[in-house]
Amino acid sequence: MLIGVAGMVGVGKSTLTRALAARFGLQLAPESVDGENPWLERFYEGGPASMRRWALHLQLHFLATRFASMRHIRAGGGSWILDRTWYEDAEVFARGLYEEHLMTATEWELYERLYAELLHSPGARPPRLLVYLHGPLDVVLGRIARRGRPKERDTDVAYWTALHRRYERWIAGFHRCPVLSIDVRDYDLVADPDAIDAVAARVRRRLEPELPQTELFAARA
Ligand SMILES: Nc1ncnc2c1ncn2[C@@H]1O[C@H](COP(=O)(O)OP(=O)(O)O)[C@@H](O)[C@H]1O
Ligand SMILES: Nc1ncnc2c1ncn2[C@H]1C[C@H](O)[C@@H](COP(=O)(O)O)O1
Repeated sequence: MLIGVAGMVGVGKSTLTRALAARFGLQLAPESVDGENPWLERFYEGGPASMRRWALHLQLHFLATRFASMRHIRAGGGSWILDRTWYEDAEVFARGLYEEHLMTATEWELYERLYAELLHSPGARPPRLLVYLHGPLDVVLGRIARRGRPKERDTDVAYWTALHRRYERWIAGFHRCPVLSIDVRDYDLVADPDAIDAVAARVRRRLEPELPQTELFAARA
C-alpha cells in the first residue's frame, strides 16, 4: 500500500505527510532536501545562471534518490506514505527547467531517456492514491517565506509563479492513479493539530472503495 502526497513547494506536503503517517501508522518516505543533497543550495544560490549550471545534476540526484527510495519501499513491503512523487520531479520540475531554457535540449533528452527506462522498474508502480495539495500562489508564497529556508526565500518570485502554474497544468492532466485534491486553506495543522481528523477521514473515504477488507486503518480509524 502506497499513498503519495504531491504539490507545490511550501504548500504543506511534509506537514500533512507526517500527520497522516502518525494517524494511520504508515511508514514515511521523506524527500532528499537537506544534508544529503549537495546540489540544491548550488542550484538556488546564484539565480538563473546557477540554475542552468546545476539543473541536470539536481534532477539526476532527485531521480536517483526517489527511485532508490522506491526500491527500498517495494522490497520491504508494508504501508508507506511518500512526501512527493517521481512524477513531479520529471513532469513538473525537470520539464519546466527545460521549457524555461534552464536545461538544454541535450540534457533534457538524456534525462527523459533515463526517466522513461525507470518508469518500467517495479518501483514505479503508481501509488494507490495521490493526495494533491493545492492553494493560491499568495498562500504558498507566504508559507515559503515563513518556513524560512534562506535560499528559497531569496529565489525570485517568477520561479515560484511558473512552478505553481506548472503544477496546476500537470494535475489537470494526471491520470496515473486516483487523485484526492485538497485545498490547503481548508485545514490548519499548525494552529489546530486535530484538523488531521477531517483530512484523514477524506483520505480513508477515498481508499475504502478500493480496500473492502481494509488492509490499513482498521485498528486506528
Ligand atoms: N495546513 C497548514 N496550515 C498552515 N500552515 C501550514 C499548514 N501545513 C504546513 N504549514 C506551514 O507551511 C510551511 C510549509 O509546510 P511544509 O509541510 O514544509 O510544505 P512542503 O513540504 O509542501 O514544502 C511550514 O512552515 C508549515 O509549518
Ligand atoms: N525535482 C526537483 N527539482 C528541483 N527542485 C526540487 C525538486 N524536488 C524538490 N525540489 C526542491 C524544492 C524545494 O526547494 C525543496 C523541497 O521541496 P518541498 O516541496 O518543500 O518539499 O526541494
